[in-house]
Amino acid sequence: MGKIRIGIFGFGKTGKVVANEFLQDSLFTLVWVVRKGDTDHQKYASRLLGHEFDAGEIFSADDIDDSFFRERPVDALVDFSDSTGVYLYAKAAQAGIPIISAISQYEQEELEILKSYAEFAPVLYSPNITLGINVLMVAAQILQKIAPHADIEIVEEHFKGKKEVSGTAKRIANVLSLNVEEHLNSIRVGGIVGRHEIIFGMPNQTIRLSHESISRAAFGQGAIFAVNFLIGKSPGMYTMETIIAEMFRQNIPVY
Ligand SMILES: NC(=O)c1ccc[n+]([C@@H]2O[C@H](COP(=O)([O-])OP(=O)(O)OC[C@H]3O[C@@H](n4cnc5c(N)ncnc54)[C@H](O)[C@@H]3O)[C@@H](O)[C@H]2O)c1
Ligand SMILES: O=C(O)C1=N[C@H](C(=O)O)CCC1
Repeated sequence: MGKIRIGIFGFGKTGKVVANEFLQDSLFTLVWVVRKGDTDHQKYASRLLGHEFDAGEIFSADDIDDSFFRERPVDALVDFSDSTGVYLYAKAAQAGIPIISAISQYEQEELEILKSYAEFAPVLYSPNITLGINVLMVAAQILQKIAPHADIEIVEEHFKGKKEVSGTAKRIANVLSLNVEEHLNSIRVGGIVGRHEIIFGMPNQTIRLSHESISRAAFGQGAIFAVNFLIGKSPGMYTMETIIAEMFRQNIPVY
């Protein structure tokens, strides 16, 4: 079997590291990267990231026309741009290309557009694509059922420049039926890549579930996991959480 061809939207803090993870994995070939402006137009992401081969030709969002995806075929498209990236790959979705969106925050309208693509292609949406955070999210829901009277607080910590509240923390609040205004605590300091903690407080004991991404490479590894899962799947919406929940189900007989 040939290599899995990848296209990436976004070449910022995270997109660069994600591109590098795909470039380093022999199962994949990075075909192109789309970024917003025309910086480094038609240079190669591989060269910019220090490799000595040509891969991942860089295009601008303005280069996307009706023939872009036909002329530069890929087996999966990975989005680490921003919430507006979703408008650019309708043609790819209609052609059935699997889509992985890692955008942390969408407006409802953009989320509806992403969901509409699931009619034609398998679409995996994950505001936090690390394996670890999805394990934590499933474990927290199980723990809440075991200890339904525990007080629960969510703490999220990110780099100083992150303006919005963590989409992951909002998702955790949502699955645990917690009010975001009351139970979500945000900290912005220095260069923290991303840390989430769920604290279960009981009268005589405290349980803390925590996850920290210590390098953005964790997002690239999550994206690779997601691509491997999604290729060959039927059109529809998928999430990392449901994949992990299924793994919990299969691995419960540990005793
Ligand atoms: N799901 C996850 O696990 C995860 C992890 C990290 C970051 N993120 C999300 O990924 C996104 C990018 O994060 P970042 O830290 O790299 O941000 P960033 O601001 O450093 O980079 C954003 C990149 O996207 C490009 N871009 C913006 N709009 C675009 C468009 N319409 N088309 C093509 N490219 C466009 C910009 O040119 C830039 O290269 C954010 O939404 C962030 O929250 C998600
Ligand atoms: O902006 C980021 O970088 C991240 N954002 C996330 C969020 O908002 O939940 C998670 C991953 C990193």
